[in-house]
Amino acid sequence: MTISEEIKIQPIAQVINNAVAFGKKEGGAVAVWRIPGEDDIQLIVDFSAELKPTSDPLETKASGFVFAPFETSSDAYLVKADLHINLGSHKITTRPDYNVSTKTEKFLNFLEKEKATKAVASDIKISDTTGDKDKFIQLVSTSVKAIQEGKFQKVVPSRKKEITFDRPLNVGDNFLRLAKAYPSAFISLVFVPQAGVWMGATPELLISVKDNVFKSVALAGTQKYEEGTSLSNVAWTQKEIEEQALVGRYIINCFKKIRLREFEELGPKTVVAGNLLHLKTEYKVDMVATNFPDLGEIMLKLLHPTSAICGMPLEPAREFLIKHEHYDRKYFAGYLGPANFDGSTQLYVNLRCMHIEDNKATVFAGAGVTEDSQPEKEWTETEIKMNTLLNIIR
Ligand SMILES: C=C(O[C@@H]1C=C(C(=O)O)C=C[C@H]1O)C(=O)O
Repeated sequence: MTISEEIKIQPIAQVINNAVAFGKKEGGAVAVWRIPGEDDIQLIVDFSAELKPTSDPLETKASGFVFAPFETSSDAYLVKADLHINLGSHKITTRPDYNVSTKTEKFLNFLEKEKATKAVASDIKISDTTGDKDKFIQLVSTSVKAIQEGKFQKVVPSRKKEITFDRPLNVGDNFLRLAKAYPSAFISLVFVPQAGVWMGATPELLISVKDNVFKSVALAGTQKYEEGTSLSNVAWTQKEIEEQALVGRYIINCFKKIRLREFEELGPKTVVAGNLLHLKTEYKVDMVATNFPDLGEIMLKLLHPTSAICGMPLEPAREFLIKHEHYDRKYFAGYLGPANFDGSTQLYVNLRCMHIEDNKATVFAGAGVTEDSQPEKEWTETEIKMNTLLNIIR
């Protein structure tokens, strides 16, 4: 089945807007994404009347898009690829065991006919965060104190910020703006009825499984990136080096738990993530040679939430955040991405993201705190992380 001419001439932003509008109106779930370094944008729709939380192991999951929250006890969803549109090649495919329903037809008609708003916001208001700043600085100080008392080595407190627009945010247009601005990020837009609309541009891979090769990365340490800076001249402080090394150690500890000794380690090296620089180490495992056919699922369970977004050791850091952070992260710092899709699974940590509710959006950011953290600097770090989205959306 190939896409009809009518849809072909629709601007991509319009197709994305209409798909989300359809999901909201008819009760379907939608996921749109762009893999780092690729040009094509993928869009899938799950026509289930009621999307149920998923707990199936990764390997047995139907082809689709995973959307999981930070809290492992909260509901994760799989948006099944009942219908898939490659917005680059305009090719439509349906799930092999899927009976093309009247809903599919209705959806395709909707894409052609409905006209969602094309305008973008001209007036964006950022809520006053003066009080938030004091609270976050206090939270970082409490974190440093807990580290000094030996409760844990690292913790990643976070905060949120609300912004309002003078009209409902044009998600399709803004998705494309993000994809263009950040070619090396994983760009996503998800609508799940139980979770709402989320959009983001994350630099952090959690796990990938492709051609029997498992990959994960340790990404941490943050500084502002000035366009044109040569990466070989970038210097990192002891605090940032240690902070990122802890994330690497956390991953290696997970390998140790399952007695996996054969892995490749590449890095750390400095990488650009939009307006920021991070330190990154890559880990690679041959799943055939090591005889770990289910490594994706095993590592996903062990890794999430990693010490890049929660802390180390995990449990005391998690308890600390539950007690002191005072808000629900929901899907921020959860994970998301295509699973068993086109021969691979690629799940990313949901960072540099926002929850969109018509004229309002909530952006989130955290900062890795160690014994050497300076609260004011960590505050600034969360501000520039939020700017990854705020600099682009309109
Ligand atoms: C927590 C975030 O980012 C994570 C924390 C980092 C840090 O503390 O330096 C860097 C990259 C991410 O692993 C975020 O973007 O909100």
